[in-house]
Amino acid sequence: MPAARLAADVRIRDLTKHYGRLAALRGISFDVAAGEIFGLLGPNGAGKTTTLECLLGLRRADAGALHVGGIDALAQPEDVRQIVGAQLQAATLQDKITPRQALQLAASFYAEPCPPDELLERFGLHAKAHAAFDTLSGGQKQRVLLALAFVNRPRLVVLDEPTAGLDPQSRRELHAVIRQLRADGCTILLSTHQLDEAGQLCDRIGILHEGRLVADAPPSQLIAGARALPKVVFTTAQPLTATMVSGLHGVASVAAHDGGWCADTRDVSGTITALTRQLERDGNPLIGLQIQRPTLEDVFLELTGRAWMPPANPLEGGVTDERNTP
Ligand SMILES: Nc1ncnc2c1ncn2[C@@H]1O[C@H](COP(=O)(O)OP(=O)(O)OP(=O)(O)O)[C@@H](O)[C@H]1O
Repeated sequence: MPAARLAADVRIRDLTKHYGRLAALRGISFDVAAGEIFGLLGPNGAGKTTTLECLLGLRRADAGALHVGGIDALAQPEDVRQIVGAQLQAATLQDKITPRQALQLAASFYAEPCPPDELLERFGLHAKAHAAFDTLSGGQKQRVLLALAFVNRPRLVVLDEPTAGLDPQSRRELHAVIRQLRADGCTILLSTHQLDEAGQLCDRIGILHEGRLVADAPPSQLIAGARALPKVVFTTAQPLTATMVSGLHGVASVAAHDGGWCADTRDVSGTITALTRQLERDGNPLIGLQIQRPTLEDVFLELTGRAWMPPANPLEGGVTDERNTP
């Protein structure tokens, strides 16, 4: 691979977008640092795809500012396209085209493309270089689409739900590829519905909710800021009463759980110490013990006040599709 171009940063300010009367983006602002994997997270209809498509110049924003590597993406979309690669939702290729043919075709559009052989190697597709697209597995198809996003040696890659529909093994493989791309000096901006994926893969997460950015921080910081308490989940040889469990040091609330108890606690080690002492005194052996820390799911529920929801009727308000031609 020739020397990578410098990773590009992204700066988004007060981005607003309506579809008719529907406000899809209500003034969102965030930065993606050069060389970072940034994940946009949110339920259906939150505005993830709209954000990415505005950035790529596929949709016209109503207001706001967008810069990629210092280039004004609203004023100079053509210049931004030169340094950005993208894999959009539900992208696909002709059934009979092979990975090599698809990469050669894409390369013909650029002055200094990445050679197809290098991309086949990098994305683990050499063995399938001459196979028809419709004979590839889901994970292999995703890798071809990802490879296509790298033909123009991008400084930023935009991926809309890159692992949607993949099995866990293919998802893990794709995560490894994306991490390698970051190591090679590329900025990655992706959207996902998967909380676990966002937590494992992303350096920073932005949570979108009804067109607003309600959080923007590294996953560990989001989790550390969760209001939800850690849980001590345990089972014992002889049953315990709710009153006894509630009385343990640090316990804020209890619930029956799988033949045992789940205790929300303000002091995990204090609760466990008190529990084990009590059980020793009673001659009641502990059978199972688990500590559950707050998760991104807790954070999401706290920030949005609701669980993942399907999108509201997108056509409410007589909206129209005004997508620009790419
Ligand atoms: N072309 C369009 N015409 C009208 N409304 C649209 C159009 N595209 C998106 N919307 C609406 O704008 C809102 C934001 O949609 P968007 O696709 O950006 O959300 P998303 O977070 O990517 O959702 P998903 O996770 O389901 O892909 C939704 O209410 C959606 O129904």
